[in-house]
Amino acid sequence: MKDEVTREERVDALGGMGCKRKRVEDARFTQGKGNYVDDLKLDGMLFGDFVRSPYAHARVKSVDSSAAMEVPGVLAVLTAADLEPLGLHWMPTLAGDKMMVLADGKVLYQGQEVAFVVATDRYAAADGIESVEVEYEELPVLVDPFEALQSDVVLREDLLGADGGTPDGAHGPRNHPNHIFTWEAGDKDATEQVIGAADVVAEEMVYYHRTHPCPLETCGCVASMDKVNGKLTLWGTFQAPHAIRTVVSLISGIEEHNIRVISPDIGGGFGNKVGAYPGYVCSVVASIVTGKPVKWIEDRMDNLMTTAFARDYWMQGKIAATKEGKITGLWCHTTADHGGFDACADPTKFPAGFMNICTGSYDIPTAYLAVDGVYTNKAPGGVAYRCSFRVTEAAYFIERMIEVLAIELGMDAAELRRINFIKAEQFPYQSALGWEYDSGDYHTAWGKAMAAVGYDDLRAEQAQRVADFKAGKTRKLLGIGLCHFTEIVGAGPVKNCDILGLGMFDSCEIRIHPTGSAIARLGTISQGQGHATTFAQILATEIGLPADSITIEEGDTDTAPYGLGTYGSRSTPVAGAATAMAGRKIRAKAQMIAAYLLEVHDGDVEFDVDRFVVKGAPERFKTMKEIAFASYNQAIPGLEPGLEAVSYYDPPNMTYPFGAYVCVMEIDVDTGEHEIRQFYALDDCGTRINPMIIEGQVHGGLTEALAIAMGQEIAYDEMGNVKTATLMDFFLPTAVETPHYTTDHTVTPSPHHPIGAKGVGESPNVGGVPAFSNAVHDAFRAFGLRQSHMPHDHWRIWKIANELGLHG
Ligand code: PCD
Ligand SMILES: [Cu+]
Repeated sequence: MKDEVTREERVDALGGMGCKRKRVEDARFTQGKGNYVDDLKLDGMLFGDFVRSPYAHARVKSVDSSAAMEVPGVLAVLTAADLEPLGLHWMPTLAGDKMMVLADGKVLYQGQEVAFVVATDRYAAADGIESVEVEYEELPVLVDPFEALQSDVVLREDLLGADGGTPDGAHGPRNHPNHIFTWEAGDKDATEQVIGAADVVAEEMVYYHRTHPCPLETCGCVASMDKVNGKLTLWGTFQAPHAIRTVVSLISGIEEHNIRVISPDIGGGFGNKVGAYPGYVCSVVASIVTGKPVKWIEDRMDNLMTTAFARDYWMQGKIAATKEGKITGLWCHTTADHGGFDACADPTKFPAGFMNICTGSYDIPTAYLAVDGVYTNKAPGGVAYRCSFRVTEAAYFIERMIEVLAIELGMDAAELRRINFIKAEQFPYQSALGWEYDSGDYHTAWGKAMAAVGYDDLRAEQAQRVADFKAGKTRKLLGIGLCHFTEIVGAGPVKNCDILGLGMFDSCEIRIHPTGSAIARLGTISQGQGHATTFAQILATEIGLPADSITIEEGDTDTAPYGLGTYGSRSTPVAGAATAMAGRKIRAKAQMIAAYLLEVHDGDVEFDVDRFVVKGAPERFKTMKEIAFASYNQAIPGLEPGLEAVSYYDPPNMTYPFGAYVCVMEIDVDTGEHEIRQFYALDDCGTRINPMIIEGQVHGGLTEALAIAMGQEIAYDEMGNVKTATLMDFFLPTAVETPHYTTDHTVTPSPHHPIGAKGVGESPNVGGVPAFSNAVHDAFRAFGLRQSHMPHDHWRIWKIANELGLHG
């Protein structure tokens, strides 16, 4: 038996950063031991459910609940009239608008909440819903945002001025009753001048359709008002539990210390669970009214029809370049369809999110962006859905514009990208639309991707395929979908990012126990990302205790430090940084304890993996475990007992992960079917905490990108009926449709993040959608296709082929 383990073995024993540590949460998830909100069963718990509007736009003339109250098991029916005296019939949205909790005189979208039926169980509630009689008077429906801006049908009468005019909204002047805001970035005049004088200009309308995050677990909550102690406990599927507590306190008047919000295990969030829904408010009121805990859990149709959608951006673009292909200017006007209420989840100062990252990975000297938000008769929302704050929209826009410009120039699209990339030596890079990119090395990533897929050979094969097709030898085309994206994640610096006035910092609090194990609590909340695994790895490396002896806890506002939650891939950039910083505070105190125990000066010991060693005398050391114990059992002059630290971290900048993706797709011209032959994804998220979790994140994000690009859509008919409200119609890929992904990486650390890490969870969706869509477009490039709208389902692909005259 050897008496000394090697340094390498000590590093391995920690399970710290960079290792493929197995996900500690999976033991319970794979054995049915997860604890989701619907698993919660409390004594006397009631169930609440909604009467929903069948119409997309109608006046609500009356709501009669008398028959419903006769239904066995039904205990209460709440309407707007009941909530009005409490001031709870409307609630603020995260975007500075307000929305109805229950229909107040009218409804603005199909499925809107009209009344809340509270009963002994879900079945009785359903019977009660059937018996509520609502009298509607149908109104003209607006589903097209361009038409909405012309129409004299007023959707939001509550926002009309006394004179019938349109007073300013939360984001400035409005020029039409159905107009929400205009948001601009960049230099309009300079951009128009550049475009006017350019050798080549490509112009296109790029539409990113309406879709929905559709997490496996729908939204829900349990509200329990303890009237004796005046305490309200709210369990729910919240991606931002602290923010929810503050909002509930502000709108209900219950003091914040009397509210406890708990996010238990969450079955996927993807942006869907960031905002506040009428179900939360109604459950709280119902619990106060009945004195019983009240549960509300959506079914799949409720979730798809009424909770936060994503995208629905019409992006009109112009891109200018020299004959040689050097891009000189970019112009974009976006019409953003927000539905009946502006309930987007974006930082307050960014009503169109970070859409102004739409210059992408390219060094574009002049640019201009304007976004018009519009009300229509569709569900509210506008959440990220795996793309922090409109970044997928921006990336899709620029990556389509590049392809269209390549067609205009008669150039290879990979080469066009390469000659326009921001160069490694230009970082930190100031973009024309206002961002400072922290770090990047696009040429290296791109070169690696091109080599890995054998780009030149692919193009040669494609040319041969086109020749064969024209010669009648094949009916299949080959598409090579390229994408180089730049993400912007980690909102964000408090100076420019807040939600409802709450600065977007995040936090971590660590307690080391006497035996050298620990608990760390964070302001974020995992919904499947594996935070319990990865945050322990950051700490293991920072404080030298094994990851296996560190518990990570999130989601309980009574115990966790305040934080803004998990979305926008902000946990690693913000809470991950707080974790490292709190760890360093622990280490600083541990150093003083070690020095005392070793009877040397503080400066004479140094940290080494899991211990402090006397400099130059490696045999004299104290392990972190010994130090932890000493902090509790020795009186150390000048130091408080115990070993704890907390950090609230306000990042100096966001982080800018990036990636190079290539999708090789075979397309059957006669059936419109596609087959993904190869998908190569290179991601650079700076320092990698857990390569296995990153790979899982990339697989998941790419599969959601496949879904969106190739079939997923929230579609409406002209009456405002949702045509895709079930999983029969709303495409969710299974193992059958999901291709094999090849993942790869480069590492360009963030210069301002304490451990150099950037976010990654959203990247594969941001970069994946353009890669899939570009592959479809590229397959038909030789036959004259410029632009066609997603989702590229079989029927739409067949139609492209048909319109190009390829069916003979
Ligand atoms: N460098 C690095 C980065 C990262 N990482 C890892 O990875 C993950 C992720 O991260 P991030 O990126 O930071 O993120 P977060 O914040 O955490 O999360 C969030 C995201 O996440 C994603 N992913 C996921 N997964 C799952 N499973 N589930 C879910 O739900 C989800 N979601 C999605 C989304 S959509 Mo939004 O909300 O739309 O805004 S945003 C989002 C974690 O675990 C971490 O730790 C690592 O490792 N490294
Ligand atoms: Cu987004």
